[in-house]
Amino acid sequence: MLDEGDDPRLPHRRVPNCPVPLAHLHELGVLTWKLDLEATSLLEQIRSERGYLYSEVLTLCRESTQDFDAKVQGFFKEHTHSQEEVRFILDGSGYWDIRDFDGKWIRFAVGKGDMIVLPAGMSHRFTLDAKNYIKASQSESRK
Ligand SMILES: CSCCC(=O)C(=O)O
Repeated sequence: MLDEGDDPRLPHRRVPNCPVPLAHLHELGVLTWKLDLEATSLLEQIRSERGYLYSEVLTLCRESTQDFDAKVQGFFKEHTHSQEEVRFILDGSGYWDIRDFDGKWIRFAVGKGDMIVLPAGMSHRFTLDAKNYIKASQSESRK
């Protein structure tokens, strides 16, 4: 993003664009899968292998989410979690921004069927894209 006032929901590609290979996200410690929403066996396998015992669905949608703007703004403030951030996108889309090794932001897009794990302590922020809607299952290792 160029200025503080810029709309975070726009793609914000660098000029010239600077595509990041998926392998680079993996080097930074992000885990990614593309899952078939109908075939849940791989999801179950990942959950059982990584010990994700609990999950709940988070929906961000102006019409149905309480305090929509506050939640969206909160997610876009750079933050960390003491546990992994485990998200499986059931519908909709959005962007995660994470810091590259040199501290510059890297933006990656997620959509239906994407599952991501950010390691505990990884600095990040999240924004919806121009479609303004996401539904994601978030998992944790607690019951
Ligand atoms: C759609 S998941 C929202 C982002 C999030 O959970 C977070 O950054 O902590």
